[in-house]
Amino acid sequence: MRSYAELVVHNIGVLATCAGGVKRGRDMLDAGLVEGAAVAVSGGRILAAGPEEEVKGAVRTDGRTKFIDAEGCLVTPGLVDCHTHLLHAGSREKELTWKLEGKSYLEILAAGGGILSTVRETRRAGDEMLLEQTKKRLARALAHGTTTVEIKSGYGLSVEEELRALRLVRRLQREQPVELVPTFLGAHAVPEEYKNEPDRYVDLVCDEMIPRVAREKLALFNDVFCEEGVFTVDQSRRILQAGLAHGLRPKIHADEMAGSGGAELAAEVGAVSADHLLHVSPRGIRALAAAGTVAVLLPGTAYYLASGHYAPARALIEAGVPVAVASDANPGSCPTEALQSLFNTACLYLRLRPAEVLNAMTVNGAAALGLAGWLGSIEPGKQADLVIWDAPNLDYPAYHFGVNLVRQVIKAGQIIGRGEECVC
Ligand SMILES: N=CN[C@@H](CCC(=O)O)C(=O)O
Ligand SMILES: [Zn+2]
Repeated sequence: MRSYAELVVHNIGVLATCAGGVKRGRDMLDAGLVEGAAVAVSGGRILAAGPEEEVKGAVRTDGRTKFIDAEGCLVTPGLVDCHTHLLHAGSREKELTWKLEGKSYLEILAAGGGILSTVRETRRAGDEMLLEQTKKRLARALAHGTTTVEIKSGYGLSVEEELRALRLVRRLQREQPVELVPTFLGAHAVPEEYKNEPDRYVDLVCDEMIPRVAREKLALFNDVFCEEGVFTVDQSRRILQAGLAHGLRPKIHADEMAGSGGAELAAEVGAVSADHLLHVSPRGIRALAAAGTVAVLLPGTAYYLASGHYAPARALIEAGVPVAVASDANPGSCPTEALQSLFNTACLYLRLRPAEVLNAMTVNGAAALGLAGWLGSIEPGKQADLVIWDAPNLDYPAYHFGVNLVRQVIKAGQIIGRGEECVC
């Protein structure tokens, strides 16, 4: 018997399914495009997707079935933003002027600003204020087509504050519709109280924070900012191995400001992703390919750092590394929640084709979270996360930049509403 569809999206001009699993090499150019398509949904999952007549013939509908007319527009999977720092208090607009005066990101951090100023503000903020500010950011992300968001801790930098951040992420999951994936980033910076003894802070992360995060099941991943002047490769290795010993999968901020061997370390510890990679070495690229680690590229950060340097996306793809693109939404080096707004940046500066960007922002983003079997593509059995775009084809969101092109978002089969209405 044919399955009953609770929701059918029909009259789709172009459906980009991104089907077929994690994308590497030339497969990144295949966004699974179907013209004249429909998608049927039941119980929050995709029942059928493909040419409209086939979908209609494959499912049963009745008077209770909701129909959405896509009016010939583009439909894609919901965007998966696999690298963000959305839980924090306050903002750092003052740093923009400092940057224009010639101070670098790492100089601002070394002077107690940057991440450390957000740490001071986040520690001072009450739970309700943090929740309210983060919900607003998540609502913006959703309005721009992002249906799944990884959120890192890392603005607490003490045992209690890091646990508080991750507990708040858990609460946020219950209180708003965007799906959240929590990552522990106790090693985001050395806090001021440990600035003269960074190794003691690494001990605290390894011996106290990680065991408690794991015991309370507060995070799936363990991340570290491996960078000259922040955490060394040796310190990062210790932290990632301590996480592994407690069941937390490694992620790493690697080779962002300078090449430091972060990608090689990612491969050595079997990291699920290595992120940033502006200065990854050829050896690092080969190591990532061999390890099957996803390269998460953050073109918004490269743009905002304004050094003119971008990650070598083409070399990574040619080497067979699965490439994802995320926002890195954070108050310092990339203050935007709209992954959609980086579609154009990823094309122009990472030199990716629109199909490559879409795969990088959906199924490969899901792979960077270990969720590619469940999210990031429109295939029977997968969660029904869809975006209907005010766009006639897949080239369009790559081309028309700086405005929100989302008409409607569907998360786990639920209709969220028109993008414009959700923007706070
Ligand atoms: N690089 C380190 N962490 C963030 C920036 C966080 C901040 O500046 O507050 C990043 O991924 O770019
Ligand atoms: Zn980051």
